[in-house]
Amino acid sequence: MSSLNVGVLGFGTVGSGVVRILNEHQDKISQITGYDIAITKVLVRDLSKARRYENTGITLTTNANDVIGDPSIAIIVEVMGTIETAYDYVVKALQAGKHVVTANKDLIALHGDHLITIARENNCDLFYEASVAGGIPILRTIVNGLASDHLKKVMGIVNGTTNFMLTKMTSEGLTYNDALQQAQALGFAESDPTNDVDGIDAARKMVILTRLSFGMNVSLDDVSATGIRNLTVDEIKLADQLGYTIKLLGISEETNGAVDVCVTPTLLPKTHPLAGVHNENNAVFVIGEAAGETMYYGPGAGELPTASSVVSDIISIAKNIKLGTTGNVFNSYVHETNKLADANCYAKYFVRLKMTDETGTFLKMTQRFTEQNIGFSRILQLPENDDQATVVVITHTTSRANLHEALAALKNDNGIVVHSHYRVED
Ligand SMILES: NC(=O)C1=CN([C@@H]2O[C@H](COP(=O)(O)OP(=O)(O)OC[C@H]3O[C@@H](n4cnc5c(N)ncnc54)[C@H](OP(=O)(O)O)[C@@H]3O)[C@@H](O)[C@H]2O)C=CC1
Ligand SMILES: N[C@@H](CC=O)C(=O)O
Ligand code: NA
Repeated sequence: MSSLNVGVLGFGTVGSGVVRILNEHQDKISQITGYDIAITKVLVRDLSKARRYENTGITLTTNANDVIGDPSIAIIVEVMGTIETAYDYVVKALQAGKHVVTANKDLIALHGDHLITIARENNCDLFYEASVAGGIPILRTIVNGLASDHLKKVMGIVNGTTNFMLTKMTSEGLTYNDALQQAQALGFAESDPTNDVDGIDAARKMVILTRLSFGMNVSLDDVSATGIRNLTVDEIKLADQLGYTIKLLGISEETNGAVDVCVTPTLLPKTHPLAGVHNENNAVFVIGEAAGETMYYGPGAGELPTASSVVSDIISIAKNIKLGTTGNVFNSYVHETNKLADANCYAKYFVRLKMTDETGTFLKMTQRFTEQNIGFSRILQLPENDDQATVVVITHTTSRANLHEALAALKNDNGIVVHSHYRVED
């Protein structure tokens, strides 16, 4: 059997998993691809670090050219992270005619469009299944399994750190800070967890999901992202009283040929399939005109789950090499990119207000919503002390523009403070 050499950039969590899976599942992978696939070189930063899988005939190097410039290597796997350095290496690899697999959502969300062009120009494959929801084969499901459908909406729990934190805050009443510390100790959070808690990691994954689901080339600036930094255990309890669970969702929705993408804490009925996704798990809920509702659930990170997606990408490339059909990327469906205006973006909302407990304040609040044609489906008033009350409203469906108008007016009203507002899904 002929061999196919792979060079890997990075030997951390994911890189180690790739080495392990290729070794342990070698027989099956050879049967499927017709190649003996071997990792020959791995790029690291520090040669003196102890590595877990050392006796595998791999040469370690700190010089990227040793890997990218090696003519015997056909496939480069980028699992080192970073944006600019990874971009530089991936461009060089594609220009050298090497196929590329990456797990780097930051790279693909920010530079995917350009990398795809370079891949096509060089007749190279470029795959990145692990970049969204690590171990869940969601990208191939969308581009292959659901290829015949007209997708309408994609909602995902695509950040394990924040889902873990919300689970702990909900089920154990842990504070935000304690929950974050636990997520960091368990290794789910990025080294700087800002991108996790502020919804930026999820926004990057939603950019990738949106491009593949709707063929629209949205960028990070097109995603309105609110994370969980200001979410309190009080709000989780208020939502619970109303029959909802709060999850950080990425929501991408197509309406009349235009798309809206957001990341926001979202109230879900406790019976919703996404409400049952706990701890660091991820899930993506897809609504298509033909297939209806489908959901894909599993680990969003971790050595072996993430590496299994990377190795599946390697297998796809090996099959394409065998068939002489390389030059493939996930993004074969392209539609004109249109962004839905806030006036046409409809949803229900949870609004939490603090108000002076005085005759007339409640009336003023209801007037502000009425002026924007917003109706209420639920209202909860809880006295805080003699003069202050917390009021929670669940609105009927309204446009984002009308909601923002109502909230802006309420902010200017004496005796009313808008504490927070989150989306509500049925
Ligand atoms: N961990 C996970 O569960 C998931 C990770 N990903 C993505 O996979 C990628 C890798 O993540 P992960 O394995 O966790 O990262 P790690 O930090 O565990 O590993 C990174 C590896 O890359 C090497 N490296 C980093 N920068 C450089 C550089 N400039 N030059 C040479 N080598 C470098 C490091 O070398 P050294 O060992 O010498 O320090 C290390 O081996 C990231 O893009 C991440 O977002 C995606 C989904 C899930
Ligand atoms: N920090 C990320 C890791 C995977 O992408 C997360 O928490 O989901
Ligand atoms: Na995936």
